Amino acid sequence: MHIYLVGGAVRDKLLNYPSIERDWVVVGATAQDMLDQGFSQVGKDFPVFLHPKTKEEYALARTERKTAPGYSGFSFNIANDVTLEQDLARRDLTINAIAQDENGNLIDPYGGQQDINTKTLRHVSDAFSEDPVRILRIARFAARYHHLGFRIAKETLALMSTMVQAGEANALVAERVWKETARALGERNPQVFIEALRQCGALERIMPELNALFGVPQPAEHHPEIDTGKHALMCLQQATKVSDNTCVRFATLVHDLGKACTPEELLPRHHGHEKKGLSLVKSLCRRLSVPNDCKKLALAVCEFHTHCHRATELNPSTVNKLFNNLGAYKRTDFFEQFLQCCQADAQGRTGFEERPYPQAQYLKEALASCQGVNAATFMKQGLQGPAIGEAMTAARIQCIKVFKEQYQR
Ligand SMILES: Nc1ccn([C@@H]2O[C@H](COP(=O)(O)OP(=O)(O)OP(=O)(O)O)[C@@H](O)[C@H]2O)c(=O)n1
Ligand SMILES: [Mg+2]
Repeated sequence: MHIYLVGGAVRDKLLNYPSIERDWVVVGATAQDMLDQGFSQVGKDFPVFLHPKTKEEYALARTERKTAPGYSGFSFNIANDVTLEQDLARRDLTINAIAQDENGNLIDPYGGQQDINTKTLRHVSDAFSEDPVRILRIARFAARYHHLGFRIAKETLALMSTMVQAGEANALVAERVWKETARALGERNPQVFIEALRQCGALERIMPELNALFGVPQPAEHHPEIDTGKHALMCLQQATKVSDNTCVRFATLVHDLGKACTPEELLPRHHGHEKKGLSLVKSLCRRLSVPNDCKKLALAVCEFHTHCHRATELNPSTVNKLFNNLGAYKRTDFFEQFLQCCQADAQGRTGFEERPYPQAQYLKEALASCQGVNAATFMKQGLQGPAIGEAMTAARIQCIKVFKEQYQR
């Protein structure tokens, strides 16, 4: 039995990039050999085992054969005569198909090191198309290593497009799409993930609402970049500067979905796009099984981002309503995430990237000015039931009014 380190750990070491986990491949062993050595099997039919102590993944060398279209039909050849070269051949990218033996020697039959040197994300063989998740993975790697100069090889992008045309992107399971998307959103250049998916046609299948924004114009005066899809990507890029949070990045990306619904005769203006976007955000979130916290933030940013941009012009009762809609009187974390998304939106425009966004500070201070208002005061005065709420609303509006007058002076 021979054991080799493979995948991300080898790749990231060569890239001098931090890597969290280690994956191993075992050549010349059977499942029984692994169990005898104290490993535990991950799934009943899956030839992957966990090390008794480190709990790292050890996979038997295998070749994969697709038995049905889409994502479900796999069978494995895990006979103990599968060679290391055969196992590496069925992997996704050449840079992921380098093995390292116990002495530190690299086994690299498919030119992985050369592709690391030329910063190329290239598929190993035709076996690539056996797994549609790889479309997402390659887009994610493109986002992850973009700052190092990595690009997807032309022939790999072409293969991804062919897979999409063959219906493979439709077969992706929602949870997997979201998992890969969430990971990609956490990278330094998440907009590259979306761009790559768009280039191969997968975006149209998995996020049609977002794909529809490309080619939709906005007024050049506020949006020198004009194209709404481009704006969405620029916003996402800005979001990485204001927050690491997945939900902030996701909500920023989808805040303008409503702009795809604007009737042609109204273009490039998008009156009412905020409310129109809500059903699109909902359908996107439903299809991808987006977790509730991200969906909630996305809906709030979609509906209220324009309010936030116009914060200093809003009358005090509208500001109070906005705070209520955002639950800001109860908890400020959601409110602050909302402000971060709005800032990323405002700065996600050509020439506006460095422009300050005083609206966020304005709203934070307006909220703080209401801090002294509490139910106990009014209860002590003898108010009961709905009268308490009404008195609090009036008091808060008054506080915001005073704050606004001071601000304007
Ligand atoms: N759909 C997939 C998933 C994984 N792999 C192979 O299995 C290895 C380990 O997979 P995984 O741990 O998911 O990814 P890593 O490349 O190790 O990247 P990360 O750093 O994110 O773990 C990959 O390098 C690749 O060789 C593959 O070919 N196709
Ligand atoms: Mg790994």
